[in-house]
Amino acid sequence: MSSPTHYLISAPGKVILFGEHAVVYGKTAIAGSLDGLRTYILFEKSDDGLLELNLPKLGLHLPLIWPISALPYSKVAAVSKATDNNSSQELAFNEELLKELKPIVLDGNAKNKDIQEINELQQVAASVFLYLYTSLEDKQNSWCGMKVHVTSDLPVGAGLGSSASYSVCLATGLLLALGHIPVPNSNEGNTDTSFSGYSSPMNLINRWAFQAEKVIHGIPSGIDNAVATYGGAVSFTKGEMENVIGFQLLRFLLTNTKISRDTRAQVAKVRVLYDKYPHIVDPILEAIEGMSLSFNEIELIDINHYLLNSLGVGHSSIDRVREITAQHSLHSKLTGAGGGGCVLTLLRDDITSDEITKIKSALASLGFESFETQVGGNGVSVIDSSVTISKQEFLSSENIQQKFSVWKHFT
Ligand SMILES: Nc1ncnc2c1ncn2[C@@H]1O[C@H](COP(=O)(O)OP(=O)(O)OP(=O)(O)O)[C@@H](O)[C@H]1O
Ligand SMILES: C[C@@](O)(CCO)CC(=O)[O-]
Ligand SMILES: [Mg+2]
Repeated sequence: MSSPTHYLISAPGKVILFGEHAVVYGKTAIAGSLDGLRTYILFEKSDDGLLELNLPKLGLHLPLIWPISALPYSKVAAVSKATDNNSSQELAFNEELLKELKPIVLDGNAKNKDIQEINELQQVAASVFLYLYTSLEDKQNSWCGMKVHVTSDLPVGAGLGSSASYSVCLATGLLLALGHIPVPNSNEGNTDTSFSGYSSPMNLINRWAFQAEKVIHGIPSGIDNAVATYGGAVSFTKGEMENVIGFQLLRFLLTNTKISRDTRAQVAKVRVLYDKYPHIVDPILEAIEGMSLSFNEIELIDINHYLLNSLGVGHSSIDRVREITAQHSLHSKLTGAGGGGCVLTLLRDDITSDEITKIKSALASLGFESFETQVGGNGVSVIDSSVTISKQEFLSSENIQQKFSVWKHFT
């Protein structure tokens, strides 16, 4: 069989019901995948020795291009090839490599710099790609070049795990294209959260996506990449996951305040508070964990929100959303890192569609965008070269997940 010439990967966003921030300190959190809101990456093989990355969602209308030969491989060799794939151990994070990559993105390739200025957000997205590529390159099995196209249903930097779904797609496509994992052959859904062996493809994807999240967030808990990899609805504690029954049945309204923020800064803010007042902040994190452990008590949503506010990650726009939904006796809280971004509102079973329409239009009149959703469903999904996918078709498709009905899942 001829070797694959392209892969299309998709991975979902996520929503956290209880436990954001506390989960960074080893406490339990509850989260579910957003099956209908996904990131998609098309990897196309090329033979020109170049890496091309297209990030239109981040406002880059021209590709970023690097010669593969310019990548700082010596930094990878110094730390180890980092492909100890049969171990449960966390992969060592290669700070040296990351330091080398930043100048490459900014001025290592005159071609990139001449064409367009690169902002911090775009630089981070490019660094993640180069970090994974350089770490995973395997001269024996790798393609001799690739063109990578990224698109997403998810708002970037709004608390719905856009970074994790980007990280999971990148890790999956690169592990496949660089010869580390085989193409899955199952068409069954993959919401299996039982870690099925440390050398399983899903485990490898999750561990490399965690490295990518470290490039983006600093010190992530790993919950977002785990949900984007495995899908489903889970409780997560220090890397261990269990399915949560009942969470998938709940209906939510998600409201994007459109106040941009980044997770790294929000997590760092809580860290400063924690380091200064550990005896005060630790009990707050414990209380948040208490809610994750009794997550069926839905009115705890308000208390969770107040506790997150006390950690300094609230925003006046989130309070506005809470006021409007409270007028209809609904409970809301920030979701994800906070500081703006999205608000999660639990919809009662008895709420009518008329009432939901009224709430949505009240929110829209303040410039907020809201939509109904449920959690659970597939994690990472793959289409290989047995299906013809043109770049144009990929980039112009509105609903890629539905357009291609041949997604395969790792088991
Ligand atoms: N479609 C995308 N294309 C390229 N990079 C992306 C994309 N989506 C996210 N990213 C990367 O992720 C970063 C945003 O991640 P951040 O963690 O701040 O927000 P989030 O993941 O949306 O929210 P949260 O972590 O609270 O769920 C961007 O700066 C970019 O580097
Ligand atoms: C704020 C945080 O708890 C969730 C971000 O979606 C950060 C993390 O868990 O890495
Ligand atoms: Mg993120």
